[in-house]
Amino acid sequence: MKLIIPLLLFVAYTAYKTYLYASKLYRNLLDARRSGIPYIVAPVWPINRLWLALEPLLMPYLRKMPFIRDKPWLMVSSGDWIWQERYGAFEKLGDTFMIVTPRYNAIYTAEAEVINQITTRRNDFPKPIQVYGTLDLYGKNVVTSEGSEWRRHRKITSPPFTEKNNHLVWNESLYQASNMVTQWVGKDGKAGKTWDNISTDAMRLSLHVISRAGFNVRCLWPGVDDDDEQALKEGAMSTAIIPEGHEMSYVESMSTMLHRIIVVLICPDWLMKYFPSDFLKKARLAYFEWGRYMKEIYQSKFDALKKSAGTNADEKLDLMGAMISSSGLLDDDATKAPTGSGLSESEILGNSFVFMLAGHETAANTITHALYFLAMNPGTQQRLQKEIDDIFGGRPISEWNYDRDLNPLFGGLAGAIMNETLRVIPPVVIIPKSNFKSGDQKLTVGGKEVIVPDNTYIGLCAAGVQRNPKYWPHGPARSAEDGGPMHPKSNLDNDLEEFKPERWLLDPNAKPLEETSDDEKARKEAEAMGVNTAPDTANTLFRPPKGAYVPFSEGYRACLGRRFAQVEILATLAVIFSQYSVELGVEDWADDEEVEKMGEKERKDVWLKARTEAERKVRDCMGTIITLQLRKGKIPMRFAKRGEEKFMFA
Ligand code: HEM
Repeated sequence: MKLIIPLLLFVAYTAYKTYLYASKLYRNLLDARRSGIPYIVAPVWPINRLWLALEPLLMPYLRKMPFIRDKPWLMVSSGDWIWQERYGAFEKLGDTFMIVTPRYNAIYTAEAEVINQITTRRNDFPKPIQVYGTLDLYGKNVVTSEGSEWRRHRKITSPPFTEKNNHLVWNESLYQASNMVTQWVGKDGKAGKTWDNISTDAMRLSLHVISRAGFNVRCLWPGVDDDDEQALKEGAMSTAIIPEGHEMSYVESMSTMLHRIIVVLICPDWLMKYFPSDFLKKARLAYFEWGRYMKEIYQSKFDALKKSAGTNADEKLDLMGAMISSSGLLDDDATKAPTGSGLSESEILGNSFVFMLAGHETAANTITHALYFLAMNPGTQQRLQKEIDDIFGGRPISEWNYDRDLNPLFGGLAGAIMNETLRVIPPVVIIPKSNFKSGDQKLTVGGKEVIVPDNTYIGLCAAGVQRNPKYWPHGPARSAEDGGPMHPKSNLDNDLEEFKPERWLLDPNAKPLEETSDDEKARKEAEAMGVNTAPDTANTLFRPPKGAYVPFSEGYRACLGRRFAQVEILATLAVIFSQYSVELGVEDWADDEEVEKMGEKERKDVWLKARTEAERKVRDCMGTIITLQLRKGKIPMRFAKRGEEKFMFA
């Protein structure tokens, strides 16, 4: 008898939940039917937190179960489906399709024309900012806002990304990349050691660059220049030094906080404070410490600018200084609250934080991925080195010059390598949009007018559209003798899964493309809102149709740091390849002594084994936690002085 009441309550609750589930699914199904967009039905919302947690455990079993394993919904229900399936999912379900679920309906698209419409209709297709809510850690910012609030942030956060700031990015990237190379090859430059953590070093480089260009704080490289007394006197930060009033060094607080960011975002403060875990405690300390450093930097910039009545040009060169100077806070009657069009102190700190977050992993991963690809493609690497020799003519790095040297890099093979790396592995594989709160929207899909029903989530699939053969020059897939297709299901009849920077190179005799603008009024309106409307790629390279190449997104909410990142990536590649080559580590198959004794054929065989393994890892072991990168295993790499390579096959 005692059990009957709880049992009845349980049954009633389950029945109620089942009713909610079924009725929502049914309503969403009706919406999908009237939309005119091809759809499939899925029993779960793929971004549901519980599902995301359980999916890695359940998926291997579901994929073996008869009646389930072949269902299309299963293919698109894993957290990383777009990366696992690539363009294969769209070949099966269409370039634009909808998933009907018991929570939202979701449209996924790999169709350039659709992406272009959505990114240019900001009010109709806003960013679902609830996805980013937790990024307000240090203050409201441009990433987590929408509507008029976003416009206010964008107007102040966009102007700091000036050409002057890009000069700073260039110079700091050259400096930091030289230190990174010294760490790899030793101070004597002999090289020869194999590294399996180059991504950690690229992250450090990227953090150091953003620290300098963002806040004018130079960071020193452990074991390379962190004993440079002059730099330390001038205020540079070293991991070894913890300034008075702090419990952690500046660099360590920045990198620990960013690398444990998921924990910091998800865990409530009390849990991090009291749970007996050093990992959580350190994450919490890093979070507070970085906040303290940022406040100190803010205050010193603010005081310097106030003293000079905003005229101190040096203080305005970095991103934070430029934001302070146009925030309105320097006005005599300003308070700490945002005035009409300005930003408050906490908003400046919030934006400084998202610059770091948005800019460090994305750029670092692109550098790492480019190095993987170049190690797998020694012929392309040799052509890049030749191009670098032509551009810099043997000048020492201290004489490299942004105004003279960047454009030839951007418009040549180096630019093509960067673009192709971002085409094959876009750090942000799905760019989220929605029509939450903006009502039903008309859209042209596949040349036909359809309706996007109110409250639909939309995923712009960079990793899909950037492999869609409709938009990209392509050739046949790699032959079986050379290793066969890169992916078992996607683009089996062409080479779009392969890294081929040459697809970007136009006939050298062709006239450069004209800079075009579809709609002058729309361009002006966008620019007034701080949107960089310049194309993503140089006019000497292939120009994909609008919406087909979106590693930095497009339209109103496109990446603010695009040029920043491009400058950093190109400068870093130029430094590395001006003197060194990068090769795959082959230690799993042969040690140095054995390789030394090998003839050409044997070396090629061992290298091919390393290449197959590296390709497998890029294909199967990458995953997204904020951005896409290698999550399982390592790709060992070694650096060799140019001319002393072991595996430099054409
Ligand atoms: C290769 C490097 C980079 C890639 C691939 C990249 C990609 C992107 C993408 C796809 C978006 C749109 C995200 C969305 O709508 O959900 C975005 C936005 C943004 N990015 Fe980047 N990014 C890179 C580097 C940087 C850097 C270096 C910075 C700053 C220093 C930066 C700052 C931002 C900001 C502030 C936004 C938000 C813009 C807005 O919402 O108005 N990014 N980025």
